[in-house]
Amino acid sequence: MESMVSNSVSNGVAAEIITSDVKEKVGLNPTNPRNGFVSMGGLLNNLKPKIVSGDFGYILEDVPHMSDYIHHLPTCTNPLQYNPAYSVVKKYFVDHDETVAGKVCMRSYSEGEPGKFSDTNRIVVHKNSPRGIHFRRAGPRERVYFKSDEVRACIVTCGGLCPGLNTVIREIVCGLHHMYDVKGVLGIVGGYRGFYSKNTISLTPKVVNDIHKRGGTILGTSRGGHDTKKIVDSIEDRGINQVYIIGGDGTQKGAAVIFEEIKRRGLKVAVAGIPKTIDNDIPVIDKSFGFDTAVEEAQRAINAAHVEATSIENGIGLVKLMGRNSGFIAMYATLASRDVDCCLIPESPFYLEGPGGLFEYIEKRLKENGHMVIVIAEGAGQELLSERVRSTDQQDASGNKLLQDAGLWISQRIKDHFSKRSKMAINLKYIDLMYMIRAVPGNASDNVYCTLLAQSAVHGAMAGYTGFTVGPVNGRHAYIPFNRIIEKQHEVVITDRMWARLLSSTNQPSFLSTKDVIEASKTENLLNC
Ligand SMILES: Nc1ncnc2c1ncn2[C@@H]1O[C@H](COP(=O)(O)OP(=O)(O)O)[C@@H](O)[C@H]1O
Ligand SMILES: O=P(O)(O)OC[C@H]1O[C@](O)(COP(=O)(O)O)[C@@H](O)[C@@H]1O
Ligand SMILES: [Mg+2]
Repeated sequence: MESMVSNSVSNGVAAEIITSDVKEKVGLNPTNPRNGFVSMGGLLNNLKPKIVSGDFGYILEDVPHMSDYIHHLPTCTNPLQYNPAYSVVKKYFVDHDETVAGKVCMRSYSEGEPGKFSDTNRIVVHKNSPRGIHFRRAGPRERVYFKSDEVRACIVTCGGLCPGLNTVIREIVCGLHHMYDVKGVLGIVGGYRGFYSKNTISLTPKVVNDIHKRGGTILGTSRGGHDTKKIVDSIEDRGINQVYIIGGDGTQKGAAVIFEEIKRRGLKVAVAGIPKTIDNDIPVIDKSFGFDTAVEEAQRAINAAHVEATSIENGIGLVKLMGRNSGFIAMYATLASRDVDCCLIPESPFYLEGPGGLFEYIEKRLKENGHMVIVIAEGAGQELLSERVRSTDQQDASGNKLLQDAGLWISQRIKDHFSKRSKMAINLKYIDLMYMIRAVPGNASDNVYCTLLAQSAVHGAMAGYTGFTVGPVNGRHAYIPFNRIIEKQHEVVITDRMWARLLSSTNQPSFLSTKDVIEASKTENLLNC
């Protein structure tokens, strides 16, 4: 590899000091005052998004770069240039000005009313729509900020299990090894607390060769135990300079504070987040890995519930699926199955008794069809449950609210209703699928997706980017600043077309009054961006 050349802004994004030279590199006209770099401090605690604005309402929400806080960092040619597999690819390296159009709302820095959300910059645009929010395109850069033998990387997995975790671990290790000739990769055991309380394991392509065929994570995981100071001390003590953090919304919040502390200490350490959530509750990205596998796995239980229900008079098959705050698994599993008569999710309030309620619908469906299948997400109906069962407000070690068992509760309520208040004898079979769908290995499409995520993370860290999460936005992989990922959860919008498709496929009542519909529409922009 050639000798390192000193280059403080060659990444094409800027340090805190932003020059017109840099503006040219991101494709902006520096003479136009509207193209100024806008400082947007204070959006999420002290995470300061790097915002670049351009013509026609173009906004780049950029990710930090190590050269933002360490000046005169040397760079060298990307070794992929000499890799026979990649060197034949036409235009393999990503240019400085390549960005990916987001599907997120513009906020206070929009040209419209300050502080207002606007949904004008989705991927489906009107003729005069502003160009809207963009993210830096993921992929290999011509110059890298680490020499191969200098890299000491670590990987950690945190939060709940998710199909594909082992694939991401495998592909980070193999990507570093095969694309960048990096040999030093450590696995941190047992989540965040593993940085300071457990041993590490050395990860080589041989060690990780078969792990994508197994469910879970070979590194183990945990909730709670995030101690920023201890974690960054451990990173410093072990001489780690690339940190790959795989986890959900909680984990990415933890990664954001680790990045802030690393930056405060002025360390040459890249922090890359890989979003993991079986619930698909992370915003901005198209979907999270493991979600497809979970939906596919849910089909087996829904089929079983359907067979049970159709084999007996007035049979009801009830399936509980994961989905703490977001009902995507339940919604997609229902849409895929076509055997489901009612899908209950946290985002769509429902009620049991009286006209338009669930009991009335069950009775009607059984009279029409002789059987029915109900899918319920674990977070559905929690407000109804807490009216009956005293809410304990208990939390898990990460601070997530512990939920009451909605599946057990609703099966009991249905049984009680039909035995006491209705003359109809029912046969209800309850299948709790919660943990079954997340302990499996990733399916084929998730495995390919995990590979792209891992490789994007590796390319980003090698190119000196830091404080970012990778993920597909409108089909193209991008580097997304942490603040965007952690500011809110992605939820099903019940006034969107997808939920309408579900309602029309199940024929279930919407359980919404006109007032509810108006309220839901009002919050649609906030939820869907
Ligand atoms: N606000 C936060 N700041 C720092 N660390 C956090 C924060 N929220 C969660 N974490 C840490 O992230 C890890 C995983 O979080 P958790 O919510 O359990 O799962 P997930 O990342 O899948 O959402 C835990 O170790 C937890 O301590
Ligand atoms: O019992 P555990 O391990 O805390 O996990 C239960 C939770 O994990 C999840 O599957 C995923 O949550 P996270 O993505 O936050 O880890 C939730 O749907 C569920 O409530
Ligand atoms: Mg979470």
